[in-house]
Amino acid sequence: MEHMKFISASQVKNVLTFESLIPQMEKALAKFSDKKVVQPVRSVIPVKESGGFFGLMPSLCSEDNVLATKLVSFYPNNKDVPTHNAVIAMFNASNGVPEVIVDGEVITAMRTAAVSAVATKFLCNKNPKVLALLGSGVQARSHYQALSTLYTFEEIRVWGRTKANVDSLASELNGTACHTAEDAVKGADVIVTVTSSTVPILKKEWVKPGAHINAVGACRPDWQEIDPELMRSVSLFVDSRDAALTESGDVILSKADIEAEVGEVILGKNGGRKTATEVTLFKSLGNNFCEKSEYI
Ligand SMILES: NC(=O)C1=CN([C@@H]2O[C@H](COP(=O)(O)OP(=O)(O)OC[C@H]3O[C@@H](n4cnc5c(N)ncnc54)[C@H](O)[C@@H]3O)[C@@H](O)[C@H]2O)C=CC1
Ligand SMILES: O=C([O-])C1=[NH+]CCC1
Repeated sequence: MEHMKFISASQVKNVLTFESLIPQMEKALAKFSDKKVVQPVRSVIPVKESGGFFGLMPSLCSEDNVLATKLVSFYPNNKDVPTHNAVIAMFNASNGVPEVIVDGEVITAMRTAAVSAVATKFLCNKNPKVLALLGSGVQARSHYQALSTLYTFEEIRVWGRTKANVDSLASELNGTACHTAEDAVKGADVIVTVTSSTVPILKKEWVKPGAHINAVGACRPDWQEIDPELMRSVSLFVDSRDAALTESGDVILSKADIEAEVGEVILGKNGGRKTATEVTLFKSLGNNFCEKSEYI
């Protein structure tokens, strides 16, 4: 333990790119659905006093000699510090010796968006032109960056709760600041929900046939971002079935049927989108599996 390495957020930022991370996440999602990764559903402790949550996310991938856990806090009410903070502790899986602690803030921002990019690549209709971001925080930015690695959008629309943040993100992305979620979503090919809302913000009647949705917020069993009627009408894909059925209010409360894990689509065990007009929805809860080479 004398020589434990620490990798800071700025070091992660300097080396991690969406060009490298998106293919890594594609491999990781496939390995997870191929049962090559042990990753129990995360344990979460609510911190009632501050409206925050603390999550423990362990995983083991023996074939990559990776034994790691992410410790993540999410405090949606934070104002002057980030709402999501994390560290990742990595151990040598052969002998159990801890090797490195990595700051998890940048990884969480980028990994989540890279996973959505993989889901979009496998589920979306070809050549999406209009991107709608519902939410204007960290994940809205990183989803724009990840998805722009794969696609050239003609129009970017942003909606969120706080007008100043929406205006500043829209101008940063050369996009349109929308007054309502409906304005942002109508006619959009790809919709990303990245809010801390606990009640539905996206309605079925606003979504065009053939759209693809990445539903990224609402990671508690009693939280929702998506209208239950919409949930029941889409072809529903998840990162982890177990996580979706334990943690996702959107899945649990709507009783929507899960079609497959995205990893099963990548592995060819599920065909993904069946028609050009169906709406596909990827429900993301988060994962913590990686290849060691990314970080050491
Ligand atoms: N699935 C996954 O792997 C991950 C999911 N998340 C989730 O993604 C969501 C966004 O995360 P960040 O961008 O990091 O958080 P953030 O705090 O940077 O941004 C949250 C955004 O949600 C908006 N918001 C809050 N309450 C709202 C409401 N009632 N209606 C509409 N908008 C509302 C805020 O104004 C802000 O734009 C959170 O729910 C977070 O827990 C975050 C990391 C990983
Ligand atoms: O995977 C993750 O780090 C998180 N998912 C929801 C909140 C944080």
